[in-house]
Order: sequence, then structure tokens, then C-alpha cells
Amino acid sequence: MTDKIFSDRTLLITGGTGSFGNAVLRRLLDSSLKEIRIFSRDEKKQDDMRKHFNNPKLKFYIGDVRDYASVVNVVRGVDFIFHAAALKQVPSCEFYPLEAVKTNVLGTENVLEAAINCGVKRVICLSTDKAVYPINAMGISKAMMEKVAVAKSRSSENTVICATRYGNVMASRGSVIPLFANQLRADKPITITDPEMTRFMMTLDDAVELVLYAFRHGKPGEIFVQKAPAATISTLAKAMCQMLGKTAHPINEIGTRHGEKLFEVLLSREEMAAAEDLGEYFCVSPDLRDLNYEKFVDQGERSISLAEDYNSHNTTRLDLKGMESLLLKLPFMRAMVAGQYISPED
Ligand SMILES: O=c1ccn([C@@H]2O[C@H](COP(=O)(O)OP(=O)(O)O[C@H]3O[C@H](CO)[C@H](O)[C@H](O)[C@H]3O)[C@@H](O)[C@H]2O)c(=O)[nH]1
Repeated sequence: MTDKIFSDRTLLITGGTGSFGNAVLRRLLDSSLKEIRIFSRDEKKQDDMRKHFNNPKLKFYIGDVRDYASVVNVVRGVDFIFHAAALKQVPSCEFYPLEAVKTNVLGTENVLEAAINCGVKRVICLSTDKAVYPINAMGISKAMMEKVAVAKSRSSENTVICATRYGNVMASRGSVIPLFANQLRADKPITITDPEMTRFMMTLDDAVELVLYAFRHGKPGEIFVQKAPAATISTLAKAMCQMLGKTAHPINEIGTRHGEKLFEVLLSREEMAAAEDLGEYFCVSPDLRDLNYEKFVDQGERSISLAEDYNSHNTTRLDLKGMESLLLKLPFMRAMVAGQYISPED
């Protein structure tokens, strides 16, 4: 990709050893970027990644977003940051909420503070639909991360700070699609929580495109959301069974898990009232009123009462056919349909 914006620049991906980091590298390693830095705590994954990509442009840094000194060390000399480091698992954050605060909230503060102090030009913070009307510790900590990012964007004259929010990434590590695939392969019943539960369906490549869009177009404090279709879990399970020729495969209903919602929300009604519709994306601008108390209490917003939130129940709904064609975008599903096996993460 020959793109002037990257020319001779250095990009840092925090939490870069995850599937998002890998997808960004597949997309940008051939760009005109001078250097891409991967920052994470995971020595083993860094080593695997180094061997896999075997590219001198890639530099690996061990550290933790919780530790400011390690963050400054990697941020010095960087032009752009994709901030993906986070605790993302709902159950573990539920058991250890303060750990979620330390990584997702205070860690973000460290990254942004270092970015501002070191003159980084642009930072994109990655958030999730679970941050909207949050009910679990992971979502609450990500909502706070967004607040920290927007607040910091007001005072960071030379560093543009934006955020992106996206829904479930199809086939991400530990998620439901690889789980159903394994159950089907092992001839075990598929475990469904609630057949009517809906989730937004996005591929990893969609997530990378959203971040790149925010990176190119974002103004300080803006949050970008990708419009995405959704499916019920029952449609997802049926589509997978059908694609693998197992239409009579047993399905067990296990009930909703702790901290789980019937549907996810990508934009609250308060945000929808002010969001800009960009076609494929929505953009939410920050509230730029200053800290003058009267302005907050005297001026209301009528349109909020009329707006509806943007959620996985009211977005475009995938039917069986639509779900199947989206699943076929995943290399591991294409392989399974052809009777082969590759890891969902490849
Ligand atoms: O055995 C299962 C497991 C899940 N589901 C359903 O499948 C959907 C997706 O579940 P995932 O576990 O794939 O995704 P979640 O929406 O629960 O959240 C996932 O994505 C989050 C990031 O947004 C976090 O990483 C989280 O830990 C991770 O589980 C949900 O409706 C869930 O109820 C089932 O029906 N059966």
C-alpha cells in the first residue's frame, strides 16, 4: 500500500500480539511505514510473531500499559498509535474488576499521557459495543476508557485522539463461532444460551478498516462506529450446521450467562441524536462545551427524547443465507466446508 500518510512514519500497536495486531500487520506491513512497534506483555507471542512475519520493519517491546515507564519507552519516536491493549474477557473482568480498571482505564491514561508528552500525532483507542449502557465490568471499564480518551482529546493540541467502537469480531479467540465449530467437529451438542439473543457480526478485516478510517478522518474526541448486520444465535448455529451438512445436529439451550445482554448497543439514543451518518459509519462528536456548570444544566437537547439507539436487535438482520455468506468470509469456515481443518485464528 503506497500511502503518503504512512510515508517514513512509525506506528505502535499496543496489545499488538492479539488477532487485531496480526490483522493490521497483514494489511500494513507492505505500506510505506518505516517501522511498526508491537508492545505487549507476552514474550512467547512476540517470539511467534517475529518468526511468522520475519520482517525487519517490525520491532518488539515487552511492557505493560499499566507501567508508565515501559509505555514511554515504546512511545518515544512514534508517530501513530493504535491502542488495542485491554482486558477483554467478560468473565475475568467480572471476577477482577479492579484489574480491568488498571489495564483498560489507567493503562489508557498512561498511553495517552505518553503520546501527548512525546508528540505522537494520532492515537486511535479501540472500544467495544459492551461499553454502551454497560452491565459488566469489562464494558464499564471500556466506557471509562472512552471518557478518558475524549477528555484528554480536549487538551492535547498536537495529538489527535479518537476512538472506534465495534461489535463481536467473528471467530475471535475464545468466541462462539470457533466453539460451535469444535462442538460440530467433536460430534457434541451445540450449546446455545438464548436462541433469540442477537450479536453484531463483523470480520476482523472490517474492524481494521474501521480503525484505518478513524485514523485517516478522525478529529479530536470523535468516536467512530461501523454499521454492521446482526444475527440471532439460533441463526448462527443453524447456518453452521447446514454448511457442514449436519442439519440434525443436537442443540442444547443452556441459558444466558452472567454479565450477558440479550442484545448489544453500538450507539446509545443520546449519541444517535447527535451522530453523523457517514454511510458505512457513524461518527459521534465530543461535547465541546466548556466546564461551565450553567451550560450543562440550562441547555437541554430535545432530539434525545425522539432518538432510538442503534442495537443488534434493530440493525439489518441476517437470515440463514446472509449468515452463511458472511461465515464463508472466514478462511477456517471455508476449510471446514471443504472437509479440512485450519485454526480459526489463522
Ligand atoms: O456456548 C455458547 C457461548 C456463547 N453463546 C452466545 O454467542 C454469542 C456470542 O458469544 P461470545 O462469547 O462469542 O461473545 P460475547 O458477546 O459474549 O463477548 C465476547 O466478546 C467480547 C468482546 O466484545 C469479550 O471478549 C468477551 O469475553 C467475549 O466472550 C452470545 O450471544 C452468547 O450468548 C452461545 O450461544 N453459546
